[in-house]
Amino acid sequence: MSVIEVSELRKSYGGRAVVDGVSFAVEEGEIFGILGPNGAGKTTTVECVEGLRVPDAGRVRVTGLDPIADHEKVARVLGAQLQESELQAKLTVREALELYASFYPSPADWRPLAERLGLAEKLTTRFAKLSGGQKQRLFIALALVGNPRVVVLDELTTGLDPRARRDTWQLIEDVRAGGVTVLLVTHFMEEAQRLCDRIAVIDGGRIAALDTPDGLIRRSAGSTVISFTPSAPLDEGDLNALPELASLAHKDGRITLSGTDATVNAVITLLARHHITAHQLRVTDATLDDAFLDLTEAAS
Ligand SMILES: Nc1ncnc2c1ncn2[C@@H]1O[C@H](COP(=O)(O)OP(=O)(O)OP(=O)(O)O)[C@@H](O)[C@H]1O
Repeated sequence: MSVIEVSELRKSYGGRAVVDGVSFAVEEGEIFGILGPNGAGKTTTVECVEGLRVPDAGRVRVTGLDPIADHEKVARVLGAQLQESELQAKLTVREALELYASFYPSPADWRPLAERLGLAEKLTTRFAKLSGGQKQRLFIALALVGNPRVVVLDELTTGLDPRARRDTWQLIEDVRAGGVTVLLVTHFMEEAQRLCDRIAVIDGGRIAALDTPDGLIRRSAGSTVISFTPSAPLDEGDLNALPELASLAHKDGRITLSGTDATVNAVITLLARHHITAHQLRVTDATLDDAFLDLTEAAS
């Protein structure tokens, strides 16, 4: 049995479908990412998983339970990152951690969690006095303090500085190593590529692609990106005729194209044939960023 099952999920607002037949399944111990442009329906989807929104149609199960009908049971196995408005301004960090730990049957020890999230010095600080990054780290701690089987993280590291972001990634990897299943909504490609086992790319309320990060990169138009500044203009027709060319762009005299190894070899041959030098030639693997743009453009 999958830990999270979403099947043909639909949700409309004012007659407009914002989630339009989304299906996916998350397996035990997996970090599953949901990636998509603003307004794609990501938060609506995960809020249906958390039981915070009632689907119009479709089926959602968390450890076999219905998040609406079995809300209390689901709340005991699922940890979710809160939205800012959901915590009292006067609550201190320690009070919040103790309160949330008390909701769960076998909570984690919140002290090491607070330590790892850099909150140990802030235990007596009231929520309203925390910085944006400290609030964010507290929300991560609160999502994990119940020792949940499943954790839903929406915008995990938004607002965190680079060091806190890396520390948080390590924490999430450790949490997963303990067998916890993670559903992660993110806008950061680096985060998705580093953390996620599989990613669903959502666009316009539908799944545009679902695969491993490497699989998404491979299936997007080009797996290799070549960029260079030619010493003399190249014929546009020659460039467009390159084998397995996926994309071609010019900017400030620099040419960037994507394709495969065959494309790279053909570019080098083309340059040699015309005695053109390629300044600052770079050949790199395509990133999830490139794949995301391809996949979401293709779907819109
Ligand atoms: N309660 C609501 N009433 C009306 N429209 C809503 C409501 N909640 C969300 N929407 C709309 O549904 C669409 C999808 O919203 P959702 O928050 O799920 O997107 P998202 O993919 O999480 O976006 P973002 O990346 O910007 O957070 C948006 O156009 C949003 O304006």
